[in-house]
Amino acid sequence: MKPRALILRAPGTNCDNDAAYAFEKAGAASTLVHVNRLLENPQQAADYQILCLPGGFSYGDDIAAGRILGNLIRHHLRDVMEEFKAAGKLILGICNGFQILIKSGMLLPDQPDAPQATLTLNDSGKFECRWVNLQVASSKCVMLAGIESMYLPIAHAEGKFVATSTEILESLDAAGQLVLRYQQPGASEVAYPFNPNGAQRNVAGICDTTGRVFGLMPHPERHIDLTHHPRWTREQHDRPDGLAVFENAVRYFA
Ligand SMILES: NC(=O)CC[C@H](N)C(=O)O
Repeated sequence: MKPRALILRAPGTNCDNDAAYAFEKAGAASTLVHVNRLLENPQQAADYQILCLPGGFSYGDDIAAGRILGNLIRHHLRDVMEEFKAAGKLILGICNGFQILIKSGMLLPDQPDAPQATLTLNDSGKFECRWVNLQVASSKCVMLAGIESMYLPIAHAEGKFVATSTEILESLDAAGQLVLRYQQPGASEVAYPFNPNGAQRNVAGICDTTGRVFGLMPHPERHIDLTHHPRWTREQHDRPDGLAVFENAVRYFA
């Protein structure tokens, strides 16, 4: 049976159909669910194996990107989300979804007095929109299994990963949770614009301690066909890089 993916939408989400299509292409059955419907009946989450928080501008990025939906989840859907995780299922947050996962505390549980990390305004002070090179830095995340590098587009204004303290950054790194990093081809340091936002340790995506909850700033759902590659007519590529992320999620339930 196909794994079922719940694609959660909210006012301002704009990558929900793309994420649903990517999961379908990878072999899952996708359903778009508005957050208000989930609030009415949180137990419907039990019918799914994959939860995806897609990209966009939920609640207009008011206060900060992902803050309002993050708080909504933190205060009204936390139990259902924790049950989802505890049942061995997968959660994927893409771009705004990553911001929501971080701000809800679902990806990194809060320290007693502060969150462990945040995603904040790009160092450039502007919306960054380009393709980036990415490197998988550890084998911790099930959705990155077998992937070494990827070429994916980014499109965000608040993608700078910052840990609350150096100790937290060190321990997340040591645990292999800083799993996806921006890369600059042929260089050991990753300067702007290759690191598009100034993220600490060039972090583009992280996973939780189980490796089953994954958030990333780049958009894998925007590179699921060879013709999505900006140079597809001039270069030879065998696979659309982003599709592997969704295929890994589907294969996890095979
Ligand atoms: N593409 C996105 O999901 C954008 C996320 C968020 N609105 C930002 O600009 O940072």
